[in-house]
Amino acid sequence: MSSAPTGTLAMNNYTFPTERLQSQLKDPSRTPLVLVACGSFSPITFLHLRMFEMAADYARFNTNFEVVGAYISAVGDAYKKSGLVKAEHRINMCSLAVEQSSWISVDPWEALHEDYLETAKVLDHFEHEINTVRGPFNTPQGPKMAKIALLAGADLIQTMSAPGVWAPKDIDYILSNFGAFIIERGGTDIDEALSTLQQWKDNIHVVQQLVQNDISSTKIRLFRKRDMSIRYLVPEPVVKYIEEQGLYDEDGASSTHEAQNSKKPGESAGAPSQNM
Ligand SMILES: Nc1ncnc2c1ncn2[C@@H]1O[C@H](COP(=O)(O)OP(=O)(O)OP(=O)(O)O)[C@@H](O)[C@H]1O
Ligand SMILES: NC(=O)c1ccc[n+]([C@@H]2O[C@H](COP(=O)(O)O)[C@@H](O)[C@H]2O)c1
Repeated sequence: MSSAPTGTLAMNNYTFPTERLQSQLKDPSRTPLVLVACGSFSPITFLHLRMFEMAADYARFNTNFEVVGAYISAVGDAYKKSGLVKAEHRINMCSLAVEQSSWISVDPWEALHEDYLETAKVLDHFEHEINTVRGPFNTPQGPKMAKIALLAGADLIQTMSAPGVWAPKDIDYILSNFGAFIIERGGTDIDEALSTLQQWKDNIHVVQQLVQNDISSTKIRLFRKRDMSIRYLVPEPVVKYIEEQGLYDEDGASSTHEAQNSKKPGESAGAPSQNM
């Protein structure tokens, strides 16, 4: 039986997910904050999930924001990046990954578009759904609009200094109107990444990784290609989904191993078998 979430992904049956959005502020003196992580998620890893927890802790201890919800927005199929499996699979994997979370949602809106959508437009969509359609958060001091912020790794913010990747007007729009929570990432010099973004520094929050973790989707794809275990690097239901759908496994080698050695999905082919 497939572990894929049921339901067809299509714009005509799309509704913005609000079930995991907190209805009220716990501390009305704070400003509501919604974190939006944009990326490929091919596949989603434990590090992607940790990013939300790290940013929430950072916001609680270092800012006057209260996180009232968070979203994963995966790029659509028009984003031509190597290793990208179909948006439907990536959305299914993200949905399986957040099953145990009470506050992280997956919004398929961006991925449902045939054309590539710039991140500025994606953030506008969240702003509209949360602050216009849903409306402000009521507090004894009056209604408060939620702050929508981009949650990203240091490598993504670094691309903002690379010529030709982002339109300068989009950088200004995103960093002036939304802002960003940036998770440090090994291999990226954060000071260098931020050096050209100083005019928006008050709107950029840098979150330290206290436990260095450098899981990447690239490594997961590579492990799959080499028929190596990906277990405990991505959530178990995602491991199962990848196995069942034969994703990132060009020659189907690991599914064959699984059948021959009675391994559980995602386990190393070198691990001992129960029936041996
Ligand atoms: N190890 C990591 N540390 C900090 N941020 C990360 C890490 N892995 C991913 N991110 C961030 O997660 C977001 C979505 O990432 P993305 O889907 O591109 O994952 P990735 O692992 O970098 O992918 P790929 O390996 O395919 O390039 C991006 O903002 C990226 O910077
Ligand atoms: N011009 C833009 O809006 C722009 C440019 C580069 C990357 N991005 C976004 O950054 C994210 C990058 O993801 P990857 O690291 O997986 O390539 C994606 O969500 C992508 O849409 C946006």
